[in-house]
Amino acid sequence: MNEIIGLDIERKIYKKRASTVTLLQNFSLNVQEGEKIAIVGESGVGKSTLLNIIGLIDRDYAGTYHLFGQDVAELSDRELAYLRNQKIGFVLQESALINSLSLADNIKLPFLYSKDPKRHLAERFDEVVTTLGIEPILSKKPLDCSGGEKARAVFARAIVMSPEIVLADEPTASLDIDNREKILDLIFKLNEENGSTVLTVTHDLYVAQRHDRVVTLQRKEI
Ligand SMILES: Nc1ncnc2c1ncn2[C@@H]1O[C@H](COP(=O)(O)OP(=O)(O)OP(=O)(O)O)[C@@H](O)[C@H]1O
Repeated sequence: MNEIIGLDIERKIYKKRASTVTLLQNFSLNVQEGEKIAIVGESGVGKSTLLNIIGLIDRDYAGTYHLFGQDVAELSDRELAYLRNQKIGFVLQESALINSLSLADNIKLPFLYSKDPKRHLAERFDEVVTTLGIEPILSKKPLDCSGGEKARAVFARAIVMSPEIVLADEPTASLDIDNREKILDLIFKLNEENGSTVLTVTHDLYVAQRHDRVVTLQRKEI
């Protein structure tokens, strides 16, 4: 198996007016292709921050990061955008859906950057919406949807490109048991069939236990 993520963070600092928050001190994470990893730890310890760093959203930290064998610090903005759009599926707690677009058009947004044949994209779209059972709500706009409906659309958009890495931040938090199972099944199906690497931030022990490895973030004294 290949190493897909090689991360060595010395520290991540947030400065806010007079206060400073230091997170992820001397934190290392190495992930092999196809691994399923749950990230747990108390609230505020830096789990979402870690996911943002892995997902190339946050690049303001001290340390080194190799993704797909490439040193992230050496990648151009264009290369970073390509990786974010085509290789990484991000399921964020508050991923913004565009309110003026239907759920269907929101889910199809990643297609704008894709060179894959249209027929292939249409098949992926059908498969994802069928598995999630969201065909009946595809024409709705986000403002007319419940939290659970929006969560499923956000999830569908994140995985519609069959990303090589799925980064999920509390993907099941706002869902009932039935929908939680649907989302977990889809994540793990991507892992099995596509070999996608999965990193899931969760407070849910049941969800964490369904991964290969659980990484616990701990606060370090400064
Ligand atoms: N943009 C920011 N500016 C300043 N401080 C921030 C910012 N983002 C996060 N923080 C702070 O960094 C700390 C870690 O936040 P983070 O969201 O990564 O934690 P978490 O472990 O995911 O928490 P939770 O489990 O509650 O979601 C918190 O104290 C938070 O207030």
